[in-house]
Parts: sequence; structure tokens; C-alpha cells
Amino acid sequence: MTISSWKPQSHSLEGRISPRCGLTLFFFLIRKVTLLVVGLDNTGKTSLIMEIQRGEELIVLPTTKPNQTELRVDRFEVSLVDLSGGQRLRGTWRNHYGDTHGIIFVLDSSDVLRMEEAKRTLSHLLAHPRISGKPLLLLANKQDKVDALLPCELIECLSLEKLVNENKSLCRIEPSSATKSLHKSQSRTILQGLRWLLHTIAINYSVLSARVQQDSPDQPAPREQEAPRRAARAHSQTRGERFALWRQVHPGCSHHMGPLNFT
Ligand SMILES: Nc1nc2c(ncn2[C@@H]2O[C@H](COP(=O)(O)OP(=O)(O)OP(=O)(O)O)[C@@H](O)[C@H]2O)c(=O)[nH]1
Ligand SMILES: [Mg+2]
Repeated sequence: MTISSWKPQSHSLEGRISPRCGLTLFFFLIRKVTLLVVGLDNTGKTSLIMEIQRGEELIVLPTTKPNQTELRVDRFEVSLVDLSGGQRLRGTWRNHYGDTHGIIFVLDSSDVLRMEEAKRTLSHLLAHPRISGKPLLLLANKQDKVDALLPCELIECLSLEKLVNENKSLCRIEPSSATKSLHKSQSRTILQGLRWLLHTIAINYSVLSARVQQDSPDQPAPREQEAPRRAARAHSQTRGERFALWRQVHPGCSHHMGPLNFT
């Protein structure tokens, strides 16, 4: 994204940018980002959001909406939308797809018996035209349990690489635990993951915001067949350009994935 094509999103600073200070303000403008927190029931979504709120490096803002948490993280104003994972309630997730810039998918790493269900749910989610191409943070939760699978084992279990490549979603997986006995370094991985997601969204902010505007809830849901076209639109920059930007925000990280074979 170039400065010239970028438009300020902050309500407070919009219209105040002059060419002389534009570059400076670029680094300070607040961007509004909505993130859906989804996953099967009982995986720890609500517990993780509570854990995130306890973090010292962010500010919790007042909110009026139920199941929604407002945070200030770096230069982002983040709305975390906590959706219940019960089978009957999963059908209502799609009402929120259009509003979101990215996804946090929470896994119970110790629940091996439900891994196939989690894989199906994630696959279905990523293939939705209003989600396809949006970045994904996977939290491999309940790492405090002795039988918890490691992130690298989950990548294999869920055929994650194939899944994110098919849907052109950038993805990162982080280990987490939402229990009180949590070690500080593990709490840091949650924030690290959140920061990766926000910075990945920032790289493609104008495209993602345009999608969010277009997919407002009163627009009719697009047909599933439109997914590839929308994903292609979300990736209007060349693969080489996106890869260069992508490498800038997470150098040397081993747990992130994205469309491979950038040329
Ligand atoms: N051991 C352990 N237990 C956890 C962890 N995170 C959550 N739990 C427990 O798992 C149970 C479910 O947690 P919730 O946060 O309610 O799960 P949820 O994903 O919000 O569930 P739904 O809202 O029903 O979709 C609770 O008993 C939590 O205490 C974790 O990291 N480790
Ligand atoms: Mg919950």
C-alpha cells in the first residue's frame, strides 16, 4: 500500500493530513479493526478474551454491545466479537462475517476427538465468500493440559497449510492457555499473535475495509461460487509485493503460513 493511495480511517484525525505531515501521521493514526473470535464450544474463547484484557500492553475501552470487547492495541482500536461455538449457534456466525477484518479461531489442543469437527468447521469458515482471503490467527489453546497437541502437530492434523492456501488466507498459529496458572511467556504469545493479525490487516487495510463496507449486514449474502473472485480482488497487489510487506511484519517466525510460491 502506498501513502498516496491510502486514506485515513481515524474519525478523529480524518481530514487533517497535509502532504508534509502525512508520512508522520501514517504511523500514528488509529485504525478500527473488527475481529471475530470463533471455534468449537468449550475451546476457551471467552476465557482467552478475559485473559487478553488482563494484558499490560493494551487498554480496555468501554463497550455497549454484549459479547463485544473494545481494546486499544498499539495504533489499533480493536473490537473482539465473541461468538458461541455450540453446534446450533454456529449457523449465526455468518451474520458477522461481513463486518470482520480478520479471524481468531480458537482450538482446544487437548480435545483430539473433536479435531475432525474443528477441521470441518474451519474449512467451511475459510471457504465462505465473506471470509476467504482474510487473515487468520489460530490459538492452540489449553496448552497447560498434558495431552495437548503442539502447534506443529495441529498444523498436520488440520491440514492447515492446504486449507489456508486454498482460501488465500494468511495464517499464524500460536500456543495459548487461558488458565490462571498461565506462565507470563505464554500470555505473551497471545499478544504476539494478536499483533501479527493486526499488522497483517494493516498491510491490506484499504482492501479489507472496502470489503467490510460492501458486505454490510443489509447486503444480500453472496453465493459461494463468488469466493475465488473475491479472494482475487482482495489480493490485487502482486504476490511479490504482498510477500515483501508480509516479511516486514513478521521476520523469522516459524509458525506463520500463507499462500506459497510467491513470484
Ligand atoms: N485447562 C484449561 N482450561 C481452559 C482453558 N481455557 C478455557 N478453559 C476452560 O474451558 C471451559 C470453557 O471455556 P470458555 O471460555 O467458556 O469456552 P468458550 O469457547 O467460550 O465456549 P462457548 O462460549 O460455549 O463456545 C471453562 O471451564 C474454562 O475454564 C485453558 O487454557 N486451559
Ligand atoms: Mg464463550
